[in-house]
Amino acid sequence: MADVVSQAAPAKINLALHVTRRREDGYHDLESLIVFADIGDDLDAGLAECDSLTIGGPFAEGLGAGPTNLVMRAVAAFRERWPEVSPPGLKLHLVKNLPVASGIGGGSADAAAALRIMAELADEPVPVSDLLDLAAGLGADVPACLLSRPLVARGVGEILSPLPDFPSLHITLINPRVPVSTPDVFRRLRAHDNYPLPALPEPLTRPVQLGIWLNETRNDLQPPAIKLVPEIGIIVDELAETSGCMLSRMSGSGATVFGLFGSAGQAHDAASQMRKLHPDYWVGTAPLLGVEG
Ligand SMILES: C[C@@](CO)(OP(=O)(O)O)[C@H](O)COP(=O)(O)OP(=O)(O)OC[C@H]1O[C@@H](n2ccc(N)nc2=O)[C@H](O)[C@@H]1O
Ligand SMILES: Nc1ncnc2c1ncn2[C@@H]1O[C@H](COP(=O)(O)OP(=O)(O)O)[C@@H](O)[C@H]1O
Repeated sequence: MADVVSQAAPAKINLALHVTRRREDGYHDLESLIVFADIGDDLDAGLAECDSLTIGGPFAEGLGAGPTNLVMRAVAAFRERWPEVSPPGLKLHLVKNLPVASGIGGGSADAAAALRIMAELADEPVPVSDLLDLAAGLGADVPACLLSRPLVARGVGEILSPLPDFPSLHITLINPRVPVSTPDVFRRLRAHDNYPLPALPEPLTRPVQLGIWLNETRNDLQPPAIKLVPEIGIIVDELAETSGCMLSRMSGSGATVFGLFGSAGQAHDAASQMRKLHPDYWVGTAPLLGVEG
């Protein structure tokens, strides 16, 4: 085995998110087209006597490295489920590049990366379906992050339909550095029984097909999030005006807003404009990951 194994934890973006039902347990059923970008956190692991976690990177501050960190929760959950095949202790290091509580699933992506590392270092292969079940217990977005490829998620995120094809696209991400509380956004939601996602074109290979489809969709969490953080609405409008922007919308429960572009040049130009307008905001740009993950 290599001394250190690494896993990327790519940002999750909800290109469309429809809230279709309020459930008895207080959660809401969703239908969401989720994609992943080639930008995110990085998790390294080396063998050690016991599990430990250190955190570095631009968003490390204020994020605890103890047992409640999603990386440590994922490792503990894997050990509990598969004690016989789990590796000995792991010395883990997380480089936190993504803003925390920002609608792009950084914590979920970190948990998924930790599960992938545990599976890679396990003495025997563990069934993917069991790993997905374990992931669902850690958070609604963790199963999707485990796959890290374009997919439609239903239920609260545990029912996944990976897409067979997806156009090549670039994304610009803007976060006003205001964390948003997911429960607060759901609490402010007015309608709970919105119509589901329309059927996706098959095959889905051209950006224009996706653009037309996205125009018929929404993020139902965007209006309540804008009530909490008005900057979100301003960013959506500003990004929509940048050259080549196919769509600007909030991801997840916010506050990160994305712009979708056909080329890396357009995405970079939009990022530069947004940096000029808001020098204190976090701005990232990257290609989307394709169906190979
Ligand atoms: C909104 C989404 C969309 O991908 O992304 P993020 O904004 O977190 O990135 C996720 O569904 C977030 O799922 P997750 O991150 O697990 O949510 P939690 O923090 O567990 O949820 C906090 C609270 O929000 C409400 N909640 C959450 C998810 C859901 N499908 N219905 C809900 O009603 C519930 O009141 C819950 O107690
Ligand atoms: N490794 C982690 N990275 C980010 N947040 C974490 C992590 N572990 C635990 N958390 C907690 O999970 C919550 C949600 O974080 P995050 O996944 O970044 O949100 P979102 O899905 O909205 O982007 C945060 O409030 C944070 O305190």
